[in-house]
Amino acid sequence: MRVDDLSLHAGGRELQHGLTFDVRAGEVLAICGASGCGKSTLLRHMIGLQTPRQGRVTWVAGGRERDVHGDDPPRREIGVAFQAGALWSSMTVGENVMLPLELHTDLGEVARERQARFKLALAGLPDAATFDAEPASLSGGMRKRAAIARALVLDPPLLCLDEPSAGLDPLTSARLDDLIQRLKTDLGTAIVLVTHELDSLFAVADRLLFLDVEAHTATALGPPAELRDHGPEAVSEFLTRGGLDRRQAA
Ligand SMILES: Nc1ncnc2c1ncn2[C@@H]1O[C@H](COP(=O)(O)OP(=O)(O)OP(=O)(O)O)[C@@H](O)[C@H]1O
Repeated sequence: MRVDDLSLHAGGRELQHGLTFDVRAGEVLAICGASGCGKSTLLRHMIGLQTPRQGRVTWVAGGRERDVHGDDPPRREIGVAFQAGALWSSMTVGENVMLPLELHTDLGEVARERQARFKLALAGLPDAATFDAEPASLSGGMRKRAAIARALVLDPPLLCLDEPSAGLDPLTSARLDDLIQRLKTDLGTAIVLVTHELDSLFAVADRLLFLDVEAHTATALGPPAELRDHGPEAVSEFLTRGGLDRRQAA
């Protein structure tokens, strides 16, 4: 994915401008910055949910370029799990995970169920009973995993995760990091990860994009350890002290 000169606005004010970067095949790209700098807004622009006033987001694959906000957006190619998990409460977990297969494929019921159970197991929910459970009966960590299973069910080459470990205990959060690593190494999935968690960031991210809340633009892009040791002061301070490293605070 290529992002060119993108501006982000919310409630009539500019959050960010001049955002230019790419997401490479098979990498984990973390998006960081202070609360309110526009990380979730950027994610919504990258998946085509919000249209930019300025700039472009392009899906580049197989020698073709498609505008994410154009007539033929890459919907099947991008899996998304939002901050709150966002499972449909009127459906069972299994029905939630099978939904994209119903909407986007011709697979029959048996194949859909097999695929959904496989993705639930991959996301760390192998218990057969989980498939028929109501989302409300699951723990917060399990709901996040189910949402990731749904985001993965179409085998997208890109997965976008908005604060997957927010509100989770340290162990569950570390398990999510393992899952992200496995998706990257076993499936070759590229992952864009919005996170505040330093442990998680250093464990899984190949590169980090830092959105500065005061400069209203990205002030760093590179490997986390490199930016911590040699990046701009605000970035290195964020990566050293974090301020929002909830796992250490807990
Ligand atoms: N639809 C909207 N209308 C008005 N303001 C909005 C809207 N969406 C977001 N904002 C504002 O835009 C700013 C950026 O929001 P966003 O959720 O993208 O930030 P963030 O960096 O992801 O923050 P956090 O780390 O706290 O989740 C916030 O001040 C938010 O209140």
